[in-house]
Amino acid sequence: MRLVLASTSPRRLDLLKRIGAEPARIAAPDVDENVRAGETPRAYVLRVAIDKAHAVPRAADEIVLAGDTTIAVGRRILAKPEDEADLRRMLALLSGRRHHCLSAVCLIGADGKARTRISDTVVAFKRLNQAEIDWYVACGEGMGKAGGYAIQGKAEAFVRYLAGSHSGVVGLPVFETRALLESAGYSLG
Ligand SMILES: Cc1cn([C@H]2C[C@H](O)[C@@H](COP(=O)(O)OP(=O)(O)OP(=O)(O)O)O2)c(=O)[nH]c1=O
Repeated sequence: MRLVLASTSPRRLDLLKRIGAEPARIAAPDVDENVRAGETPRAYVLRVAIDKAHAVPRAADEIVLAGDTTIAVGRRILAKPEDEADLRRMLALLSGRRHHCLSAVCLIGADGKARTRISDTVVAFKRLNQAEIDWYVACGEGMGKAGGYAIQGKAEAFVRYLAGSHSGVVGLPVFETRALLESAGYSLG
């Protein structure tokens, strides 16, 4: 059984390798990541993960894994910042508050069926002053990341506490991913 990783994220590949899974190939999923009217954060992240897994062609002996990570502040979804002003807006919103990091995984098994798991992690940021926001924006780590921060880098020093899955926040919740791979009959090395 060959594993296909439907992701361009180097962090997803690293996390997958860490649990002993070795993708036979990697494919870039091209999907509509715009939030739809009325879509809850949970429904959104699951829908995008499922779409990513389906967006990649699959041979009969292949299984396909995809993931999607998003930040939710209440019902508001924070995607990747579009520019510096957007990044500043997100950091101001996260400052001194708790938010949820939702990380969905989808696996299409050899039977062609899509199965999903989701991890929901509560993250609390310290209150950020202007100098801290300026410093974080200048370091460049927030661009290209959901919610405008990367917990695996400097931003971890802003995190007062975290309840849930650290790997989920980075992009691939390894507990849920392992469960999906095992139930599809994929043996981890
Ligand atoms: C919150 C947070 C997000 N992120 C990253 C994980 C994801 O790569 C990214 C969210 O974007 P995603 O759309 O989930 O993934 P992606 O576009 O990077 O990759 P692909 O669709 O090809 O699989 O933000 C971190 O690296 N650290 C963090 O702390």
